[in-house]
Amino acid sequence: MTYSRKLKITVPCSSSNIGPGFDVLGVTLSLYLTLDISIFEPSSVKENYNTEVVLTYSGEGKGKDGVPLSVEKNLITKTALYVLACNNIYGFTAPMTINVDNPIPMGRGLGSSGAAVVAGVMLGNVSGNLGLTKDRMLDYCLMIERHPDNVTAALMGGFIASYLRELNTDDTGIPHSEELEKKNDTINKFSSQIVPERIGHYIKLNWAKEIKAITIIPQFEVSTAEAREILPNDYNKNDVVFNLQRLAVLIMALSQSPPDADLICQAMQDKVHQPYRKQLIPGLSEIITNVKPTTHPGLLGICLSGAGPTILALATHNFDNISKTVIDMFAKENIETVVKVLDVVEDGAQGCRAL
Ligand SMILES: Nc1ncnc2c1ncn2[C@@H]1O[C@H](COP(=O)(O)OP(=O)(O)OP(=O)(O)O)[C@@H](O)[C@H]1O
Ligand SMILES: N[C@@H](CCO)C(=O)O
Repeated sequence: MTYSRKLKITVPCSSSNIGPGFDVLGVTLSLYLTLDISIFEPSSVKENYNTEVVLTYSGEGKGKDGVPLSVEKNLITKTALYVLACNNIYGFTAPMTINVDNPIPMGRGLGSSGAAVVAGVMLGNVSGNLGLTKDRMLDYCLMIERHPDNVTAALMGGFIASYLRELNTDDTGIPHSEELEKKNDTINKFSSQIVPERIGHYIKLNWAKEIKAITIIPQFEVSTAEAREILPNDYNKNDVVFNLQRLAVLIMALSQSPPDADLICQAMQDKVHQPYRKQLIPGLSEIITNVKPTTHPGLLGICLSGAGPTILALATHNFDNISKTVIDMFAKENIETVVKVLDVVEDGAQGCRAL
């Protein structure tokens, strides 16, 4: 077979919530999922080429337990097939090899599933020559991952506030992969579904250039679905107001240079998700309570990254000292960790014809 074109899709990871911004705030960080794709000339006219799409993983993500390589089960290719099915294309339209390099740890709260969904939508777009804009791709992403914070940040880049408009009852879409596998739904269930338009709304916010993201990543997974299940359906009014007040202050405080550590630290407090997730993440309570700018110069604020278990520490300097304290607190719980100091990146997902 001769390949007709080579493509590279690059999607950044993201950290969402940032304390009080549950399901609202997302920030794009300098760790990338990449797909190297070779699309081959079809040898004959066939309904679909799914059996001739070879999916491999290399790099840090190589051999990740539990990542299915079947195109109907892998989150990236399943998402692509969903996008194609919604456009009356029932399968990949040519033989392909897709090599995935994914250093974004899965189930850790760094938006690995969000990055995979964005990559899948971009793969479906290019495979079906659909010509989707990024804003239209966001609609497809949000039909799959219903919290907008990770996928919007991964797609658009930067520090983002977003929301999902109300969807009416007949707006279905692939629920998150774990739910889909349980229900054994097939992609064709979504054939020719009209994906509603302008589902997501977002705004890019300013981020002070001095602020870096220290991510302290425990070596165990927390499923986002599980971490969302544990949250109450009803909230005390005072707790809601507590978060709303801090969210508004935090957005402005993170844009100001030089950053005000006391203002950011106070504004990063949360009563909507972190208190309930403490039971899933040993050490979280002690870390958030005791690691402060007053005890760690350079630190601005600390919180759970997404649904966790990763800890996000925003800081301008003194990264080693800050991360060592958190490492030691997790170690007391017999939890091993990996530390990555990342930059906030303004560019989101990129799809381009490789040279
Ligand atoms: N690169 C990938 N390739 C295939 N599947 C992936 C990939 N990344 C994530 N997934 C799927 O998503 C699951 C992890 O999603 P989950 O939302 O639970 O964690 P997360 O995205 O790391 O955390 P958060 O959503 O809090 O940032 C994995 O178990 C896997 O099924
Ligand atoms: N806002 C989502 C982010 C998941 O990455 C949650 O906290 O469940």
